[in-house]
Amino acid sequence: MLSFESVGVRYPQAPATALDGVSFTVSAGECVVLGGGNGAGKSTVLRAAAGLVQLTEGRVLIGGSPAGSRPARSSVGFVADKPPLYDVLSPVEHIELLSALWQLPPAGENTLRTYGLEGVARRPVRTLSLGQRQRLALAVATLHRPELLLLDEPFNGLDAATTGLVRAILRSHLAAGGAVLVATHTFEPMDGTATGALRVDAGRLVDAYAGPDPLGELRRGLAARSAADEAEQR
Ligand SMILES: Nc1ncnc2c1ncn2[C@@H]1O[C@H](COP(=O)(O)OP(=O)(O)OP(=O)(O)O)[C@@H](O)[C@H]1O
Repeated sequence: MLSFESVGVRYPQAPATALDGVSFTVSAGECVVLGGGNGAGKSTVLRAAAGLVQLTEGRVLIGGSPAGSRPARSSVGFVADKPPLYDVLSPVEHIELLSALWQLPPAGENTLRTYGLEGVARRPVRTLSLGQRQRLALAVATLHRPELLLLDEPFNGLDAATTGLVRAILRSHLAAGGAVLVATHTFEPMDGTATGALRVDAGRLVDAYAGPDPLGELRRGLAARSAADEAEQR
């Protein structure tokens, strides 16, 4: 479903490459967690998959189409770490506006129920809590029923109930044959759901874990990296 082939990204005016020679795949039914320190390149991987950054080398394919192309965009739902929502519009207005723009059948009531937004359906987004905004961002990103979900820190600032709701939504997406790629520093909510994990370090993919406990292996990989850093500083 998603394929990175020797992908390189260098942001304009940035001193170093953000991604260098990154290759991996995510197939239908897989949920892959991207881990790595601050600035390692996790968000850039997601932006490249969403077709939002220019590649300096390699290619990214979604279902065989280049990321960013029309067919690729229709297969992808992207929730950025700071989702771009309209402060003055309500959840209902977001859903109506985007459904009309993308010529989708009306899905208002169902969507609001699925994402637990009925109670705030007609309030302007500027009055919503972080967790309510996060749920709306996910609702909007999945309106067109994409096969691949790209989520950047989806559990930031969420309480236990909302974390559980997001996890349940991801699981039903996977059970329906969808795929998920999540960049996060918060692994607990993905325990038991992740089928694989990737460790990114200074723009390179340094480890891929696909065993029975991919997040345990990712945690150990990150801990070993931190220990090596500390030893070097001593
Ligand atoms: N728009 C940009 N312009 C220039 N450099 C950028 C831009 N966005 C990211 N970078 C740089 O690219 C590298 C990778 O950043 P990225 O945001 O992908 O890391 P990350 O792993 O998601 O980090 P974090 O965990 O802190 O969110 C960093 O060195 C960052 O400073």
